[in-house]
Amino acid sequence: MFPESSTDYGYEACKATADWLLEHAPVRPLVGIVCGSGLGGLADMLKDQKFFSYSEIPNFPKSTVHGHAGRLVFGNLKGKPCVCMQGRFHLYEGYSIQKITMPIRIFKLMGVETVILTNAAGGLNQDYKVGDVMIIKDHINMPGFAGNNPLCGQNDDRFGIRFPCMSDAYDKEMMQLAQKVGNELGYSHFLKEGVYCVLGGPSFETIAECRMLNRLGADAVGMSTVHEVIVARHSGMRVFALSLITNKAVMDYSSEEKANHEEVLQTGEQRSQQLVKLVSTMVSRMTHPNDFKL
Ligand SMILES: O=P(O)(O)O[C@H]1O[C@H](CO)[C@@H](O)[C@H]1O
Ligand SMILES: Nc1nc2[nH]cnc2c(=O)[nH]1
Repeated sequence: MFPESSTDYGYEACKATADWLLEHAPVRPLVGIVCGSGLGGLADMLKDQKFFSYSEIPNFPKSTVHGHAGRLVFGNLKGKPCVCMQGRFHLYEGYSIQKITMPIRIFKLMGVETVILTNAAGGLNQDYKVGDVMIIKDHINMPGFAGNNPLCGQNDDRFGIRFPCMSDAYDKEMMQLAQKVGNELGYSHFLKEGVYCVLGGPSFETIAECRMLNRLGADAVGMSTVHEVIVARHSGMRVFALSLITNKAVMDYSSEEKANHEEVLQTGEQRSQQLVKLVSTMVSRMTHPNDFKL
């Protein structure tokens, strides 16, 4: 839970991987995108692609989850150099929390300034429908309550400070931009804004757990993203995150519904094109990290 500094995922390992990638990649990325379950199609929006299987990248973990292809894709999106993780790592795959967030530090060392994270999540908010897209405005870090935070262990000042602020984790201008672009594209009816809660997984939640999380203020629940957000903010990157509501969390003892990964992947496929449009339009409007064409 509280690791000693490890050479497996520390600064030198991240730097070696970043240098290796920059040597082989066609672009030096400014934007880093992480694809959630069933959302790997987002990587297809990159032009002039070059991809690397995770298995060929030094020090990189391997993807083990269906719906996460396990490729790092480089390319241009509306003229902006990007890198896209087609598949992420989760705590329940058995990696340490430092290992699963290592790619975010590699993003930073490659020059990424803005991270766009996506995930599939269960809808706890009773007003949410399957297929809704939730702009994440805040999070609840359940593993963090139990001491499992990616920043546990010795702090490396080359990445960031010991006690980073998280009340400003999700960039407000990016959220505004998402709302504006969503309106223009006619997506307002399925675009929401809410709080994402991360759990360790891999089992889905019980009815009592869903009810509890909802009362605690969570609108959606999943098993990822928050650890990546913490690491990205620690090293000063701008963060924007989206949850696709792939299923409704079961909150009622009379319900026959059962959460399952197949439904998660299916919903991802159905909304994929609209998410591509939303994210690519947003990226095209990001003129500079702190300078938007709203
Ligand atoms: O968060 P992403 O990677 O989108 O995946 C979500 O979907 C899987 C469950 O179906 C879990 O891994 C959950 O976290
Ligand atoms: N924990 C959790 N993760 C998900 N990912 C997609 N749907 C769900 C869900 O209902 N619960």
